[in-house]
Amino acid sequence: MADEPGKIVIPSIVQELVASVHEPPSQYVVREQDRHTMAGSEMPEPIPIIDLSRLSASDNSADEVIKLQSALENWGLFLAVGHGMEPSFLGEVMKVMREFYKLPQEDKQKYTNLVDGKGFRMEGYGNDVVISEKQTLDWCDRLYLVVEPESKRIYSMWPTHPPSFRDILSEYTVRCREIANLVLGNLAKLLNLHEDYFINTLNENAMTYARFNYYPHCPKPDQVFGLKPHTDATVTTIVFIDENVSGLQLQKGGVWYNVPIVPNALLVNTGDAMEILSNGFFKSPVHRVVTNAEKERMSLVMFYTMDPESEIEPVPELVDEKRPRRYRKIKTKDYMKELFETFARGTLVIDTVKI
Ligand SMILES: O=C(O)CCC(=O)C(=O)O
Ligand SMILES: [Fe+2]
Repeated sequence: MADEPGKIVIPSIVQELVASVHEPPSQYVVREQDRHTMAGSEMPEPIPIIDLSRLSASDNSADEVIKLQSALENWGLFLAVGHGMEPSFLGEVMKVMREFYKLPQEDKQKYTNLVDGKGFRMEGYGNDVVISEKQTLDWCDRLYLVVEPESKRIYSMWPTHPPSFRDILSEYTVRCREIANLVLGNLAKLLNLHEDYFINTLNENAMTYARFNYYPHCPKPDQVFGLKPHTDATVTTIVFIDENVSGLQLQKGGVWYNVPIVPNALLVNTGDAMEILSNGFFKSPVHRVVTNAEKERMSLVMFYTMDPESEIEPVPELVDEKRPRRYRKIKTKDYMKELFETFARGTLVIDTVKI
């Protein structure tokens, strides 16, 4: 249950906190029983690397499609190379992200996600939604922006410094959309659906969010999460990860694995909406981020979500007597609302729609 309105204390910006404390405050400290796995295990097999240029070739290479299928069935994610973005462009993207977080606090606060210093809105800079005093907080500051559809962008929330921020993010949005469409086309084909099936679920009202994550170094990385375990609510997600510091972990069969860094590769995962649409053929992987005692870390995440007014439910062609419907129908905007509340509580939103 959420606390009474008005009782929530807005947490500090972690970047500020880390400059003034030697120990993480108790609200950040994970319960003892959840700490033992924090170290993460090495993956038993290399994480699948898919060459997207081989998927896009007209004679699209069966090998690469089979690799894609097995990556998603086994892990729910893969590393994408051959995505067409030059290392120099990715370097620019990382640079604008770093420059934003280097701005003085008062400049970053111009984009705050707090309304009147009290309530939270989704877009903007700050913490994730806090609904309860008892909630475990994450060692992460973030800037959240709507990037698609273009008509829904609120440019007043887009940093003006560095000056190239807007152009770089716009360009990155276009490039990621090409990747998302390519992946979604291939996923539809794997399920014997029309190639455009999933692409069309992302219609002109579908929302794409960019989330710039900043995880400052943390004095007690064995006690604090950068981001607590969760799944993404998306149809698909594309993550651009700092190549200097690892931290992303993936859960499989009850074990937490470290996702290795492959420079200039992008991480692509399926999300809850894809799990539901595909009636469970594709799973939405549970993942989390751990912190580092010495180094800060950054990531840029593109979340592809459906039109807020549309219903998410299993594709009729993927439901039959042998494979009955596994998820109930839910409106996208209700699912998103539920996501923020379950995330704050530390539970999984997908469990609320399983039949
Ligand atoms: O920082 C990362 O590597 C992943 C972040 C993430 O999972 C998220 O923002 O949903
Ligand atoms: Fe995530």
